[in-house]
Formats: sequence, C-alpha cells, structure tokens
Amino acid sequence: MATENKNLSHYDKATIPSAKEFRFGIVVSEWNEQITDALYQGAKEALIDCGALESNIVKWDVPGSFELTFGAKKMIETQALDAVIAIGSVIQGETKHFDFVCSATANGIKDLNVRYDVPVIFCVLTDNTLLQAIDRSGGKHGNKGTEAAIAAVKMAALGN
Ligand SMILES: Nc1c(NC[C@H](O)[C@H](O)[C@H](O)CO)[nH]c(=O)[nH]c1=O
Ligand SMILES: CC(=O)[C@@H](O)COP(=O)(O)O
Repeated sequence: MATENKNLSHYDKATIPSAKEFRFGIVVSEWNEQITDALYQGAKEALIDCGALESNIVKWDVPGSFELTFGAKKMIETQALDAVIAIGSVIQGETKHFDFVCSATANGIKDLNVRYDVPVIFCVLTDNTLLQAIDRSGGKHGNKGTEAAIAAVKMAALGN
C-alpha cells in the first residue's frame, strides 16, 4: 500500500506492547534538519505514548544519512539498547548522488540488523521533492517517525 493511501501516524495502542522496560536509541541525520527533527519529535512522542521513559531514550546526531549506519553501530556497541531508530531525509538533487546515498544507507542499516541482535528501524525518507518529505514528517500523510517508533517497540518486544 502506498503512503498516499495510509496514515503513517495511526496506531492502535491495544495492539502494541508496553515500552516501559525498553531502552531506545535514536540516531538523527542533520541533513534536511527541518524534516529529520519533525521525524524525531514524532518518534519520541510515540515511544513515550507507548510507555517508554524519556530517560531511556538516547539521541545522537550525525552529519548525513550516509553516517546513520556508523552512528547506529556505535550506539549498539556502547549503549545497551533494545532497539535503534535511524532517522534521515534524502531528497533528490541534480545528480545520481541521491541513488548512492539511499542505497548505501538502506543496505548499511539492513546489514546492522543481520550483524547485531538489536533491531535497527529504517526511518529514512527518500523523496523526490521537499514537499513529499514534508507530507511524510507530520504533514498530510502523517509522520514516518511515529510509524518507526511503533515498529521499534514491537521489535524490542519480539520473542519476549
Ligand atoms: N544530499 C543528502 C545527503 N548527503 C550527505 C550524505 O548523507 C553524507 O553525509 C555525505 O556524503 C558525507 O559522507 N544526506 C542526507 O541525509 N540527505 C540528503 O538529501
Ligand atoms: C541526495 C543528495 O546527495 C543530493 O541532494 C545532492 O544534491 P546534488 O545531486 O544536486 O548534488
């Protein structure tokens, strides 16, 4: 289902485990900060709404989405976390750089999920335009940060 037909911010708390006992890491890219900060706010609010303690949410900033993989890896190795959310916003420019950043970031985060026993949630918008990014970070399509937080809670509880 395309985002256009789904509200990214909708969730039913009755179907989500309590996040009270979990520690979360959120690594946030500074590129397109207007977007990534909105995604972060959505994620943090949803984690707390699901019972997470604010003191159990660790936030680190990295320069760009390409650095999310290293930042998440360092978080996993040093912070004793139950899940990590990697937040970025990649917007198409004039060149093929968009393709390489998106592909490397998606594959890097996928690799972390294979290498470590800590789920890393892919909350990286890959948009053609700024408007598409705005629509998905608290705009008309909701907030992918909220969606990522719910995924993080469910994955942290997996197998419990
Ligand atoms: N153009 C965007 C970038 N580019 C920067 C890279 O992510 C990386 O920081 C740089 O190549 C140095 O390694 N990053 C985004 O997150 N969003 C963009 O639109
Ligand atoms: C995703 C990018 O790296 C991109 O925004 C950079 O813009 P450009 O392709 O015009 O150099």
